[in-house]
This record gives sequence, structure tokens and C-alpha cells, in this order.
Amino acid sequence: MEIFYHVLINPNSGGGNGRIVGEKIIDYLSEHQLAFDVRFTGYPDHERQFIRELAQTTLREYQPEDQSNQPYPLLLIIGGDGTIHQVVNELYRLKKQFPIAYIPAGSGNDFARALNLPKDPVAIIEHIHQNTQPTFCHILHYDEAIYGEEGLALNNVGIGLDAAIVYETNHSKVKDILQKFNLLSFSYLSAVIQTLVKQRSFPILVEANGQTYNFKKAYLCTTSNHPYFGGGIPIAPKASVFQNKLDLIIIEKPSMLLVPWIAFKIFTRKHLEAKFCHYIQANKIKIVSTIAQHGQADGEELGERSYDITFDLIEQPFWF
Ligand SMILES: Nc1ncnc2c1ncn2[C@@H]1O[C@H](COP(=O)(O)OP(=O)(O)OP(=O)(O)O)[C@@H](O)[C@H]1O
Repeated sequence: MEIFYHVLINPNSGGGNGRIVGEKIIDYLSEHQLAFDVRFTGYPDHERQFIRELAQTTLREYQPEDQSNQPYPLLLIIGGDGTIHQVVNELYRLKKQFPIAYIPAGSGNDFARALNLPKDPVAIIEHIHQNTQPTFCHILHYDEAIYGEEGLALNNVGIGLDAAIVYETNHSKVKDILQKFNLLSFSYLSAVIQTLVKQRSFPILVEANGQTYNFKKAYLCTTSNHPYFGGGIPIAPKASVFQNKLDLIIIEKPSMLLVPWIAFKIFTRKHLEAKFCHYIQANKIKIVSTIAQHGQADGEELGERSYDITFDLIEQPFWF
């Protein structure tokens, strides 16, 4: 199948890695005389505008028996989890199911891990180019009743600790300075330590599989469709984008002395059976937190507020 690549690059993702990866891919496409055009985002949310333009003028849904005599227009996204989050949400808003090819260039790249993509961007574009059809993956769909918001997440939606870490990292006073010196991971680490101490426990109500659960001392409450968050932490080791199930992980506020042991349990994927952890798998999950908490979807802030949020899964085609 002949393909025309519509490349969309967030040059700022991964502290500038997006530009480096993007240039490698442009070189690859040029050297192999493949048809493409390229767009660089210039500011936050810019990807949404490009997607609207491409959706109106150029992209088309994939049909196994494509009758068109034009090359297939394939969207190729280069950026981090936040970039691809914006893209799928804009496509969802437009009610379009265009396949997405994705080359990670962020700092976390959890969705790329979920798809088991190779580390080398050139190896990824080679696979993409050899492929002839998309694969449908399950991604999270959420509906928040209090603010009437709806959206998609490729990785996870968190209420509590993980979302407070995202907030702290994004609003850290030293973040811009550390970014200049390529020390963003220090800003993340300092946000993690500060938030571990600062985050209080909160009560939540969960409805899943026809049952209602009350958790009085939730600390971290993450709904996921694959194992990873925070750049490779296997928080939901049994989740997979290839199965039609959501995984909810709730961790209760521990004594600070136990944090290293809990971290060890999580990294060795042995936390699901531990006393501090509650694990629920279902196709639909409702979570109510009446006490205002930070929320995050794929590392993008949802705000500090109460939540009445229902999750299920939708299918999105990916080309990898
Ligand atoms: N040129 C740009 N300058 C600044 N922000 C941008 C630009 N283009 C896109 N964005 C915004 O950056 C955010 C996404 O960044 P992204 O998550 O891809 O990178 P990252 O944070 O480095 O990676 P990761 O999420 O994997 O850690 C999105 O909200 C997006 O709208």
C-alpha cells in the first residue's frame, strides 16, 4: 500500500527531544523517497488545530479494500504522551477514527511501552512502513458528571497522589531553570518527594461489577488500560491495551517509613496482593471523590476539585 505520511511534531516534548527525533524521521523519509509533509507545533494545544485542518481536508478512515487511487494518508505523531493525548481527544471530538502512527519523544513515553514499541525511532518508522493495516487498541473513555466533561486517555487517569505530582512538577518554580540544564528528572524527583509527604488520604466510593466499595483512606487512585505510569512504573501489571478491561488501583496512605517497601513491591509487580493495595478489574468503573483532589489524564492536569467520574473503553486504531 502506498502511504503519504502527515507528520506532526511537538519539538518541545521530552525537553527538546521531539525536534531531534523529528529530524531523524524526516531524514529517514527523505532518504527513502517516501511521500510526506511535516508540521511543527509552536505552542500548547497547537496539535488540535493541525488535526482539525487535516481531518477536514486530507485524512480518511482506513478500509481494508481501499478503492481510492490516492496514497493512504497516514497521520504520524512525534511527541510525548501529552501530545498523543491531545491528538486522540481532538479526533474523538470530531468523531473520526483515523489510524495513528506514533513515535515517542517525550520524557515518560508510557503509551509507547504499552505498545511495546522499539526504543530506536528509526526501527519504529521501519515497522510502520512495513505494516499494511492498523491494530485496534482499547483506550480509556471518561465522563465526569460534576463539570460535564468527557474525554479519552491513552494511559491512565489518576485522582490523588499521581495527579498531585503532575501538578507539583508543572508548577515547580525551578522547573524552567532545570529544563535549561536538561535536569527535568530532578524537578520530577523533587515533586515526587514533596508530594508523597504532602498528599493526605481521602475517601472515595467505587462502583464496579455490580458492587459498591468504600475506601476511607485512598492516597493514589489510578484507572489504567495498560501497566505503566510515571515513565515505566508498572502500577497496573495485569492491564493491557489489547483486552477490553479497565484496571483500577487504589493505594491507601501508608506510614512514610513504609514508602520504600511499597515502591519495591510496585517495581517488582508484587503489590496487587498486598494489604495496602486494592485492585479491581471491570469494563465500567465509577469513582466518586467528594473531597477536592488533583486529577490527571495522561499527565495533563484535570484540576483540583471533586470528581464523579465514570470510565469505560473505546477502540482506537494505531499503525505500528
Ligand atoms: N511547541 C510547543 N511548545 C510548548 N508546548 C507544546 C508545544 N506543542 C505542544 N505542546 C503541549 O505540550 C504538551 C505535551 O507535551 P508531551 O507530554 O508530549 O511532552 P513531555 O511532557 O515531554 O512528555 P511525556 O508526557 O512523555 O513526559 C501538550 O499539552 C501539548 O499541547
